[in-house]
Amino acid sequence: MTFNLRQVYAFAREYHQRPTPRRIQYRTAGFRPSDADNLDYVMYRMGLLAVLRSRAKGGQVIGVMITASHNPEQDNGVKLVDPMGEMLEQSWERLATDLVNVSDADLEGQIAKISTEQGIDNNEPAKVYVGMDTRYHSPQLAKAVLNGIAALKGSVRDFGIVTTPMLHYFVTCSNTDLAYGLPTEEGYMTKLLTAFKRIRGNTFAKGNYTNKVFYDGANGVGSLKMLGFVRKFDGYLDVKVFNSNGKINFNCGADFVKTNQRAPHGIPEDLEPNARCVSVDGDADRVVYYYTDEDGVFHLLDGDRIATLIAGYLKELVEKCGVELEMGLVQTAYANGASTDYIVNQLKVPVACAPTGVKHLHHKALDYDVGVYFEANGHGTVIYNAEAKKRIAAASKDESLTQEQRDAAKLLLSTIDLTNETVGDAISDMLLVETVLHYRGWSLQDWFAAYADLPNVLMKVKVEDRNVFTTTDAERVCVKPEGLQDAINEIVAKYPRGRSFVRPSGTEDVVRVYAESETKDGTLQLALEVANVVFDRAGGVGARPELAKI
Ligand SMILES: CC(=O)N[C@H]1[C@@H](OP(=O)(O)O)O[C@H](CO)[C@@H](O)[C@@H]1O
Ligand SMILES: [Mg+2]
Repeated sequence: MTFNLRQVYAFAREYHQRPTPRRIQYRTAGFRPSDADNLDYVMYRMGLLAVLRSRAKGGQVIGVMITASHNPEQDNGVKLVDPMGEMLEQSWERLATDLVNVSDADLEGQIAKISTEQGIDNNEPAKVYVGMDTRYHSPQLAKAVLNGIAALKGSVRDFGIVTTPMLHYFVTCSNTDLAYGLPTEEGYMTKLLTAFKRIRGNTFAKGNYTNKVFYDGANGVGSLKMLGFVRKFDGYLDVKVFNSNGKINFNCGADFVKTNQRAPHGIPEDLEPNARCVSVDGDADRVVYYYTDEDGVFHLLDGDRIATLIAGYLKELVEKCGVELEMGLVQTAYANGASTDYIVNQLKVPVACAPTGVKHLHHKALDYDVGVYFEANGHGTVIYNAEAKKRIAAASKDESLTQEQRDAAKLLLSTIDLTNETVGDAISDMLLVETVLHYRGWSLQDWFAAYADLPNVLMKVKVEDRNVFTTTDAERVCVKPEGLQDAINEIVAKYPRGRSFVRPSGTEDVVRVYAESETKDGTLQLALEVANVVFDRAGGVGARPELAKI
């Protein structure tokens, strides 16, 4: 019997019409056009695609997350989550793009085509989990996703408002026979809180570490969920949540703090100098730390710092428990050069560089038994392979080892439990950072003293067509437009410890220019020179890049 696809077009025509044709593309962050208007048909079609994907994966659960992450309030977007909590497989990104760009009348044909090509039987069961962030248009868009799922007769579980990493976690739990935890909000919180409290024991403060944290929730789902955690911390952690009910990401959140290298608006008035502050982004998959010292100087501890902190801790525990494991740290080209030097020379952990976008980092991190990966903007996590987990678990019970070795193995096991391995998770990462700081008895100042960042600048240049840019070597070398890299090299050579690269953004219609060097002024100058060379040679649009605009 052939599945009847008529419902697909009927719903599309009736409720989810594609308005004026415009081509949009599924990229690193899924579909994220510049605003939420006219996204309805995209959502409907992603509901359809999620069902097809679930069937292609033998009926495993697929996730659909409605969010525009750190972008402004008027934006929205959608991305699919694969069975093990990974981002949608690359070859399906193209299928997503094709499906969203056909006319309403061609929709059924396209579904039939994908089904045939992928060997999908549309009579088979399919399961989709749906989540959304707190944007005011998300509920409406979620309805369109649900209709898409219904049109292809998939079953659905709607989680309502959740963080992106929570949805990844739910999907993974369901597809691993609950071995990873329970796919409920309660299950998620219990898993993290139990591990966190177990590790911390009875000492809330230790050395220079105090348990007070100021938490900027970016006026998004991250604040909502943290308020839930706050009620269950039982004094282990004293978290003061701010930016919990204003405009999402507006003058606050991890992206604002990282990009502007300054504290967010909305900081509570009773904030003391040097107090430990943390910001997450609009869907709570990124986190950065910072403090302002007694001279009013702002200090940022970003994803590079978090990676070094966690990697140093894990390396110590792995050595202590005596299990031989290969550990590695994955960064992108945006990682500060000083952090890379520190990891290689001080921590003595191997470093790999991957292209921007967590899926690339995640993939690279799979090469190690214990792979730590973070983007400089604060998006990352740690993954452990099955063999590593087995051996650590065995060590924790091995009577032939010393008590100290067994204890280190136990601590490592709890640390694994505290980690959301499926994807970068601001809340889990924050609890990990708190754990390591507590373990070391460190204040943020102690952590900050580990190494000194090189001054760095990130600029955007608008060009006629960013697709003319191609890069290689994990985006560190620009291949096209031809000759551009040579020009960049010449500029960089003039600046001590200089480094700069350019690449087309995957989420915005711009080319990004990164620069770092020994001095702040030099770095500004370097960034400006490179931005201008991009502007001149690659069809810059609008005003020329200027120092005042950096
Ligand atoms: C320099 C930078 O921060 N780039 C971000 C940004 O990608 P672009 O491709 O640079 O636009 O958004 C991605 C998705 O959130 C994130 O993974 C990445 O780190
Ligand atoms: Mg995000």
